Amino acid sequence: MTRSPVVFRIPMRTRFRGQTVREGVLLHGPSGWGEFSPFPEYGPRECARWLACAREAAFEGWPEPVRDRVPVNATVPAVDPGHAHDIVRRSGCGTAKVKVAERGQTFDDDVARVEAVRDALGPSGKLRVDVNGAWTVDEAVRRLKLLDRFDLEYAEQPCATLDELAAVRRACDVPIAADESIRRAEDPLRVRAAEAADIAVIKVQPLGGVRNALRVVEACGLPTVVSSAVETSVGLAAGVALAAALPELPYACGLGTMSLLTGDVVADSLVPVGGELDVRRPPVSFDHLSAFEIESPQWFRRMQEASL
Ligand SMILES: O=C(O)CCC(=O)c1ccccc1C(=O)O
Ligand SMILES: [Mg+2]
Repeated sequence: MTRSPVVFRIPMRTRFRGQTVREGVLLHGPSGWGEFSPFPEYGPRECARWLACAREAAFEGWPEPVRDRVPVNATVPAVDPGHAHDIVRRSGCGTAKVKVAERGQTFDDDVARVEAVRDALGPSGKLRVDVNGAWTVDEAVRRLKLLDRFDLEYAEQPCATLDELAAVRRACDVPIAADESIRRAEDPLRVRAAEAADIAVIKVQPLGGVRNALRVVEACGLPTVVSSAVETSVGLAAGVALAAALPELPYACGLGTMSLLTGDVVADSLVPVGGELDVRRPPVSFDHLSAFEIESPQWFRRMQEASL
């Protein structure tokens, strides 16, 4: 039996990417549940790819996995150093990704947060930063050199444009990962041509599902970090399926984001144990979902506009 789509609204534990709640639609089909949860500012053209991901999950299913566990990083929002330390310790992960360059904060705040996270990880842990494109080339080169005293694994999207990323990459030793620069199928080829990055951050919803994302990874020819868009365990399962299907997975993935939400729509959430997620697809639990279900004609309209 196929169930009707359900709209959910889940408060976040701390503000992330300017958001305080995550909303979306859960779609059911013969293959299971899929999640359609584009961010509020995205228009129909972008949303079409997010919807393709949910439809693939519900109606097609995913390629066979080649591994049964996926290593993940702890994701540290732009919180104070003590809180950042706690998040990393509680996560059990040996890799952490720290948000820096938050609006309204200073570079000293970033340094203090990164220092606290290095302390929490110990010297053998891996520490990456995510700038979300906020720095100029000069700022990025100078600040990454300063932050590298805490031994950075890589810096995610230090600047907004490909040319800027390429300039930073030429001028400093910290490896560069492209995230916002990879949102459409043709983007990886541009990243590669510009020699703008060492690593590709790949998200299944914006790239139109697991199979499409696999093609993007192949075209890109760069080592890949699969990350979430802060999804419920239904959405995370698609990212896990991609990470599980990749021939090589040399870096921990950004799929340990369940702890950023205050609840989930499954009973047995995709949360890391010992820094790893099991490759599985937890079923929606109506007991859990009911706490977050909302009535929302707007979401159905959004889904319809994305299918035109
Ligand atoms: O990569 C992670 O650790 C978690 C995912 C993440 O950071 C993220 C989640 C939603 C929107 C943007 C981003 C981002 O990488 O900038
Ligand atoms: Mg990022």
